[in-house]
Amino acid sequence: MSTESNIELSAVLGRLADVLQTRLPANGGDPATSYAAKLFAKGPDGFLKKIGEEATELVMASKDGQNDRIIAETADLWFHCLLALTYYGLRPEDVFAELARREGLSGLVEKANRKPS
Ligand SMILES: N=c1c2ncn([C@@H]3O[C@H](COP(=O)(O)OP(=O)(O)OP(=O)(O)O)[C@@H](O)[C@H]3O)c2ncn1[C@@H]1O[C@H](COP(=O)(O)O)[C@@H](O)[C@H]1O
Repeated sequence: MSTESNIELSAVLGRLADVLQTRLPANGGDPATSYAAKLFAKGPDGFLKKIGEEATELVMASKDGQNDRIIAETADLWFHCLLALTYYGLRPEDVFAELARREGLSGLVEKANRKPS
């Protein structure tokens, strides 16, 4: 992916996170006019249930091999994950930082280095 696409990706997610911040109950989010505020008003169970549903819908779309649905369901899943981040006081930048930390580290190597719990 080009640097320009990376910048646009983080800008879109950052703008969306800013909007979702305004939908929190503590910031006056109105469930009557906002889908995000409506979910936040239900507490974590509202958006956590949606994350499970959207993940399942993405699996089904992928199994069907329909790219337009895979894109739409991934967007729904990312959106609901952003609701969770926002609710817990986190930002997409926190996730970018974690992915950056993992850059170049094979998942196989990382798993082999894990301490037994
Ligand atoms: N990106 C999104 C976005 N993606 C998905 N959705 C909503 O997420 C829901 C997805 O649920 P489903 O597909 O299961 O549809 P549904 O069956 O109608 O949903 P449920 O009634 O079962 O919850 C739909 O209501 C979508 O409209 C989104 N709603 C809002 N946004 C962004 O969030 C911003 C704030 O939205 P509001 O809080 O509604 O103002 C908007 O300006 C957009 O930028």
